Amino acid sequence: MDIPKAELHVHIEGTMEPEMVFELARRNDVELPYSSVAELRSRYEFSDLQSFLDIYYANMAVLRTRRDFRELTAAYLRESARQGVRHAEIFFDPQAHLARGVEMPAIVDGLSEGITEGITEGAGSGVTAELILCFLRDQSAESAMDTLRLAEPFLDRIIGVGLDSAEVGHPPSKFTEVFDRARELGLRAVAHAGEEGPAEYVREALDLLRVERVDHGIRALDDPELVDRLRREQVPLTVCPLSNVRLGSFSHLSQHTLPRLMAEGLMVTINSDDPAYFGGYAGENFSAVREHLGLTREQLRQVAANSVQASFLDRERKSALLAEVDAWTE
Ligand code: HPA
Ligand SMILES: [Zn+2]
Repeated sequence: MDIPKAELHVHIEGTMEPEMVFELARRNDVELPYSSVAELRSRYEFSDLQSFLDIYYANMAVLRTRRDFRELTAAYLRESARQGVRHAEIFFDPQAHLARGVEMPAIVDGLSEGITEGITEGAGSGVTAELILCFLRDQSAESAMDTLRLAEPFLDRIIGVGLDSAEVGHPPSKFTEVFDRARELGLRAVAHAGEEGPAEYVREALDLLRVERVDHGIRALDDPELVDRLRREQVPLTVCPLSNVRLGSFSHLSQHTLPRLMAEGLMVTINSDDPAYFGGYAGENFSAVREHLGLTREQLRQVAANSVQASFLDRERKSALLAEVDAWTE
């Protein structure tokens, strides 16, 4: 579905299609424990977040050079622009790459060159993108602080910080200090919360990390008081429908609580999370939700408008994009 939209929840490493995993493995001389693309794809049966993360981090081993990050990002922008994405705020996980000896300049230069290349060679000159540095919450707060320090020379190309990886047992409170520091440096803040973790983590993300958006946030529905607050403050939730089904939060897309979140008056957006693993880019998530949850065209238009409003774009560009959403017809 090509309705104009912003994508606010996508991990660049999760956009690496199996074909690219093999191509980079060959180019970088990395041995893979699978013999074919088909075999790799057959492993994409997940039972929960951790079962996905295991294979997601393993596949990242093929990402080694600035060129790899550039090609990955350009490919993501080309495909998502075909599906109507007009602006993307892209997560990346530097700690996972630093651990393999890939240095911060190769990562950030590669990603930013990829944005430029994707826009000039395919996505189109009207498309924009920003980078959000995510801390891995299953690593220490000290490691997060070290990573932020390493990123300081590159802050002209990083719009904000986020928090991802294994959620349960790693509450937002663990990262209060590093988020304080990030805000002092002028960075925006978002965090994954309430994906598998409890509603309390959503509250902590808001109160302690002072995030401007909550990534996922689906477990907020367990807590009526929190729902009231999210409605009152119109906190954007970056919901990822296909991801939630593939990681077992819902048995089928038809069981997803997205319609309930909307009925509660929350500011919901629809995103792909890790499209190469979960079966669809942003437009495909919109189509799936329309088909299985019966969202009307006007509801989908509202969700697309929410994504523009919830983005870190300036007021002028938001107005221009909102006009595009308004004018959209199939
Ligand atoms: O959905 C996710 N949740 C947490 N960490 C992640 N890293 C990539 N995708 C995800
Ligand atoms: Zn995510």
